[in-house]
Amino acid sequence: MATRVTFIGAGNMASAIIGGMIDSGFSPSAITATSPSDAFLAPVHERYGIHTNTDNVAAVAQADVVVLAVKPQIMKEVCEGLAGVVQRQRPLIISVAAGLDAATLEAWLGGDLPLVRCMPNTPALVGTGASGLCANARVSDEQRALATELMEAVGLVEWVEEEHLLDAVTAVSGSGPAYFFLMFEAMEEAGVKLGLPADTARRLAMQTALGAAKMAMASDKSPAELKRNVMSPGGTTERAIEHLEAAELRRILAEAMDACAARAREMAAERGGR
Ligand SMILES: NC(=O)C1=CN([C@@H]2O[C@H](COP(=O)(O)OP(=O)(O)OC[C@H]3O[C@@H](n4cnc5c(N)ncnc54)[C@H](O)[C@@H]3O)[C@@H](O)[C@H]2O)C=CC1
Ligand SMILES: O=C(O)[C@@H]1CCC=N1
Repeated sequence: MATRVTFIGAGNMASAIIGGMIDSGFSPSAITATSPSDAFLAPVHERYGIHTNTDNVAAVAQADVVVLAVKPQIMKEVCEGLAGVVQRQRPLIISVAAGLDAATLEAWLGGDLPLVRCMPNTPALVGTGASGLCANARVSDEQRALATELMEAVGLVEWVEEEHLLDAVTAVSGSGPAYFFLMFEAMEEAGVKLGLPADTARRLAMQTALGAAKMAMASDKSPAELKRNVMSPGGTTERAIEHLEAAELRRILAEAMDACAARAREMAAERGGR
């Protein structure tokens, strides 16, 4: 029988994963999503043909995998409401919530459960996400493979063996899309100062980022070597890169990512973990 997957929450992240799963061949009839209000459920039901339910407990009663996809602020209440049914059913739990550690979630759910923590990112919405995953000791190899399959439906999956490394994943890819969006804003503004129409500068900046990422992924050369290939000696790129290095872009990025990881640790502490 097909693996039955229940999503607690039917918002952005749940919809992205559900859409990816269906595109990669999962049967909609094996997927259920929940939300307290039918208004949230109607769009996912209509779009994907999955089951929906306003009752979390009923939706989990037959599940092999439960994906926790509600906001971190309401996770405690949601998990405590599910503790009875998950202790009976013992599904694999996958949490995509930021800043909530595995032990805290497991305790809210009554303890002793296989649990995978996942840090996704919003490009999952367009099937090009990047997720970091970490399993607790109770997750079997089969369950690991299942978690990989689900998250690969919306992009790249990287496992880390120590949970604190998910803070580093947050700093690289969880929050990372925002760094590139900032670059797009800045490149557009600078392009306009150089005389380009804003939408032209924006399109050129975005296509350049897409091209650079595709090229780097397809190449066996390092980013440093690819960068050197663009920099003709005495040319234009060399001048721009000299400016970025002199302004210590590398140090600025390292400090920003340190601050990001530190905030992830603080959030976990605020919410009852670590
Ligand atoms: N790394 C990242 O960039 C991202 C991480 N996340 C994580 O994913 C999780 C979900 O975020 P979004 O999808 O953006 O939120 P969202 O607000 O779009 O969706 C939350 C869903 O939960 C439902 N909900 C509310 N109370 C509920 C309850 N008691 N029982 C069941 N469902 C309930 C809402 O109706 C809604 O469908 C969060 O924990 C967030 O930390 C989400 C987006 C990006
Ligand atoms: O900014 C945040 O807290 C969440 C976690 C990673 C991306 N968004």
